[in-house]
Amino acid sequence: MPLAAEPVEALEEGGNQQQLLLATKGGPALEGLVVGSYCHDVLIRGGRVVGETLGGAAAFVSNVLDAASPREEEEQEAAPFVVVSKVGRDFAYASAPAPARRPPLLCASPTTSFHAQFSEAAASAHAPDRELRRVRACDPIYPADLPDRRFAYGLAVGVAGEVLPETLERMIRLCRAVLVDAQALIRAFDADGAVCHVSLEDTPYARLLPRVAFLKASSEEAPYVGVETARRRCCVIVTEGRDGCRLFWDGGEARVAPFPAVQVDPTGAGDSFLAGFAAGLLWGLPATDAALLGNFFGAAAVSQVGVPTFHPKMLQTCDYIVKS
Ligand SMILES: Nc1ncnc2c1ncn2[C@@H]1O[C@H](COP(=O)(O)OP(=O)(O)O)[C@@H](O)[C@H]1O
Ligand SMILES: O=P([O-])([O-])O[C@@H]1[C@@H](O)[C@H](O)[C@@H](O)[C@H](O)[C@@H]1O
Repeated sequence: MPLAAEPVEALEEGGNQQQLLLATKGGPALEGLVVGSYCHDVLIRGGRVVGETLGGAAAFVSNVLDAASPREEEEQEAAPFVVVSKVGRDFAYASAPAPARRPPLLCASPTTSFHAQFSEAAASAHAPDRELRRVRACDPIYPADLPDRRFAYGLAVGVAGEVLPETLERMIRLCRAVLVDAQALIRAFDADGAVCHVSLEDTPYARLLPRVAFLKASSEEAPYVGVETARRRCCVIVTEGRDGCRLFWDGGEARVAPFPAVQVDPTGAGDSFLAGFAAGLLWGLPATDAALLGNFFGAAAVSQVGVPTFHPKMLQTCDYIVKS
């Protein structure tokens, strides 16, 4: 049966999810399922295009899972997970590491594309520092696009509404534990493509929450998630930019401190956080320590433009978090 969330104390005592997610510790690596499309990101500052990069949570998530997941010695090349993503024939990053390792499904519609407009003003830790506009949208990901087999864990990481409610439901059926990025559930787009949010409670996803293990939202998204209601159904993680993150469960909460970073591009911080968190759980860490690994990868993401490269020295810190 799919999982309901356990409080962090329960996770630390080896509750349901931990046993399921973490059965990998010391044993064979477990296969994961990542669902969400790669996209094109255009970064704009002061009216000028300052970067064009591979985007989509699936790209950032794959990058972190490949760097941080536990796996057998002889499998150092790629961590065991499948990505279900859709792009058009115009996709410009087929040979970038993440899509090359886990190629997307090709569609007749164009690749999803976002314009990210960054404000010049120094944003506070929680204030939005970018306005996102979806300028093209690829096809949704349907339940039938998912492989017909079981997975140890799933990550629902859509960016443009591509993870349909029925697709999330199928993920929940196929995976022992599902982690969800709220941006996959509550994003709406106005006539101009500008990203806005709807209340999670008003979406068809709301009824699935009790079967989700962890729901991650940014501070900007948290009011639409309704943390007080959601924490009774699953463990909610609210990321707070340079302030780190907070975990909320039914009956308790915890704050997890950030890592220092010089931010050059905030894109992908939330995605990298979620993947780092998932990797932490796979290593057998309690949720609060897994969130520390999430903070580490979130900080690493903001320090580079686009999908970050991890140097061996950075991964030593990751090792230290995992093994100490
Ligand atoms: N300036 C920063 N310095 C250090 N860590 C950061 C910074 N910005 C983001 N992070 C890390 O990345 C995580 C996600 O960032 P956040 O901005 O909250 O999400 P999103 O990218 O979804 O808006 C944070 O919880 C934090 O761990
Ligand atoms: O920055 P973040 O919130 O973690 O995630 C981002 C999405 O919000 C955005 O829609 C997408 O274009 C980026 O590539 C990235 O996936």
